Amino acid sequence: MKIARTIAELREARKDMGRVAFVPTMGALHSGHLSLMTAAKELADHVVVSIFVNPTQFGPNEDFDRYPRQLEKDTEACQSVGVDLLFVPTPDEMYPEGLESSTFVEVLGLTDYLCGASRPGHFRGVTTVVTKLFNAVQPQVAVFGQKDYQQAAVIARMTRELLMPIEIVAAPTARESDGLAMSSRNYNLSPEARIEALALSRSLKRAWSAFAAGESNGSVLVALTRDTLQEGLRDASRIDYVDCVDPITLEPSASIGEVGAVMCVAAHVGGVRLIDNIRLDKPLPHELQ
Ligand SMILES: Nc1ncnc2c1ncn2[C@@H]1O[C@H](COP(=O)(O)OP(=O)(O)OP(=O)(O)O)[C@@H](O)[C@H]1O
Ligand SMILES: CC(C)(CO)[C@@H](O)C(=O)[O-]
Ligand code: BAL
Repeated sequence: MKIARTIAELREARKDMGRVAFVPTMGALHSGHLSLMTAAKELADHVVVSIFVNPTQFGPNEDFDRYPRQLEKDTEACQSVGVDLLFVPTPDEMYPEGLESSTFVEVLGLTDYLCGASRPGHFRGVTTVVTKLFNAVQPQVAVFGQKDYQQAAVIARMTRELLMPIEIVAAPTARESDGLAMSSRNYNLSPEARIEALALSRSLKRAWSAFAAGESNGSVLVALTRDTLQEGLRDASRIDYVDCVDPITLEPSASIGEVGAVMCVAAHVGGVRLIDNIRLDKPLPHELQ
C-alpha cells in the first residue's frame, strides 16, 4: 500500500491506476469503514482511501479537538483490507489558502433538514472538502455510508448537479451485535454512555415495528421514536432531532407512501453526538432483530 501525504504525491501515485474507487474518511477506522473499502474493491481496479479530519465541517463548539485520531492503527487496517493508496493530507495541504477561503461548494435545499439544521455550516464544509478530495483523487466511483444518510444524499446531489463524472454508492450501516451503529465517536463513549447510546437504535427499531404493524402517519412514528429515545437517555434535552423524512428530498414525511421513509435521530450521549437512521420500508437490520 502506498501512502501519500501531499497532493503532488497523490497525483504521482494515481497516474499508474486505472479505474479508482474512493472512500473518504476522517479516520479512527472501524468495521463500518472497512466494509466500505471492501465494497469499493468490487467496484474498481484500485481503492484509494483518505483520512482527513476536516476542520471546516466542525462548528466552533464542536468536537474537532476531541475527534479520535489513531493513524498508525488506521494504516494497518487499510493495509489489511487491501487498500492500494492511502491519502493523509495536512490541513495546509488541503487548504493552502487558509480555512477561510473565498471558494466553497454548497448544496441548498437538502441541507435545510436534519444535521444541516442542527449543525449550521457543516455541509458546506463537507461538500467543499469532498469536492477538493474528488479533484485530487479523480475517482470513477466513491463509496459513502448510509449511517450518514443525509451526507450521502447531499454528495450524490452535488456530483449530479455539478456534472462530476463520479458514481456515488451508498453502503449499508455496520452495527455492533447489540445494534449500536458503528461510529468513530463511539471511541469517546464512557462505559455508561455506551449503554445509554443503545437508546438510538432501540428507538429506530420501535419505529420500524410500528410501521411494519401498519402505522404510516409520520408524526405518530416520530412521537413513538422520540418517546423511546427519551426513556433511554439521562438528559432528554440532548436530543438534536427525531425526524421521519422522504428518502430522496429529506422533507418531513407526513404520511408514508410508496417511496417509503427514513427515520433519523441525532442525540448527545455523555457529551458525544451520535446519529443513526433506519429505512422503514426495508427489512430490519439483523442486529436489531
Ligand atoms: N457504521 C457505519 N457503517 C457504514 N459506513 C459508515 C459507518 N459509520 C461511518 N460510515 C461511513 O464512513 C465514511 C467516513 O465517515 P467518518 O470517518 O466520519 O466515520 P464515522 O464513524 O461516521 O465518524 P463519526 O463519529 O464522525 O460519525 C462516511 O461515508 C460514513 O458514512
Ligand atoms: C465525507 C467526509 C470524509 C468529509 O470530511 C466526512 O464527512 C466523513 O467522514 O463522513
Ligand atoms: N461522519 C460525518 C462527519 C462529521 O460528523 O463531521
